[in-house]
Amino acid sequence: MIEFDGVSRAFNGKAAVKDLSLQVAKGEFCVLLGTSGSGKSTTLKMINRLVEFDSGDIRFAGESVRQLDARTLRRRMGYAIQSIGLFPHWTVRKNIATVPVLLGWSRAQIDERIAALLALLNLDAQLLNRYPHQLSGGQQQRVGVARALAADPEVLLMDEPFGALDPVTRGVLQQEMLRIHRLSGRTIVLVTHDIDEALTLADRIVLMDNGEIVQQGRPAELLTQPKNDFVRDFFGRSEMGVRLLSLEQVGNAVRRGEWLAGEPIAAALTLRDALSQFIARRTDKLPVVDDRQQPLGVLHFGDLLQLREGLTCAG
Ligand SMILES: Nc1ncnc2c1ncn2[C@@H]1O[C@H](COP(=O)(O)OP(=O)(O)OP(=O)(O)O)[C@@H](O)[C@H]1O
Repeated sequence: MIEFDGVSRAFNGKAAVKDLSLQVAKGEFCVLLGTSGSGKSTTLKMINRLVEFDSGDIRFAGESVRQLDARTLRRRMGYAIQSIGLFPHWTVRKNIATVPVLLGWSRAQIDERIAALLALLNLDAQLLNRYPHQLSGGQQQRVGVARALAADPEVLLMDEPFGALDPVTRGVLQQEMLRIHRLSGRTIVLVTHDIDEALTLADRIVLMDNGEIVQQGRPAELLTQPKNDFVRDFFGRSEMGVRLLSLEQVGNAVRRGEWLAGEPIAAALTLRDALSQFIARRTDKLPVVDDRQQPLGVLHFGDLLQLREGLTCAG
């Protein structure tokens, strides 16, 4: 869907991105991860030509982005950023409708789309006539994502979209992005420097340093088969076990057919969340329910340890 072929970009003679080659498949959730200044944002912005590249080529659906009109290109790609970039003097409705209006959609089409986006992002219809400053940070970010998704773009580009949020809201929005990705199968490229966010969201992580890709692969691959010390250090040796747990859902480790009294946990939680529950409740067994709140089985603390070893070995 998106192909970088030996792409470089320098600012004032200093390379920001060096000879970068990368392929993002259709429907993939690709996360660009790296330290500050490693070139992630520049890489992202070159896709929709907010930043032009000096050499190499970037192809979108087989066509060089340089051959495409920049405005047309941007309308085909949703873009959401940390500072949200909502127009302050426009209502939420008008902000979300920006691209559909530019594309000449009818009022009825726009209203229908807005209703669908409100449902998708858990936003209250009462917010539509408010202005951005009358929303909480989390609501603003949701509106930012709704606006990026409004015209049903082929690709969604996101630059630290949840950066400014508290951990709880951030976690909720991450889960919503996963749901949107599952439902829509849309291609997403997201920039973050947050390792846990990358592990939670990515089909594939592209780890960057100093304008170059150091390693790319599935989250478990980077954790269990780090290519060099940089990758190992980046993911942090000491927290590796816990990070591995964050890749697996409770539902995959539950012993079905067993049941237990007590407050159940959801099968969709990660094993890392379950670990917190084991510790908080000082127990070694937790009842688990499915997404319809029906009993699914029991999660055993000991199974977590075995699974962790399994994941490490499998890598
Ligand atoms: N418009 C610009 N003018 C000059 N230098 C720039 C510009 N944009 C980026 N750079 C430089 O290019 C390098 C890569 O920046 P980039 O923003 O792509 O990194 P990043 O990995 O996204 O970092 P961060 O996580 O801090 O946003 C940095 O050294 C940065 O200072």
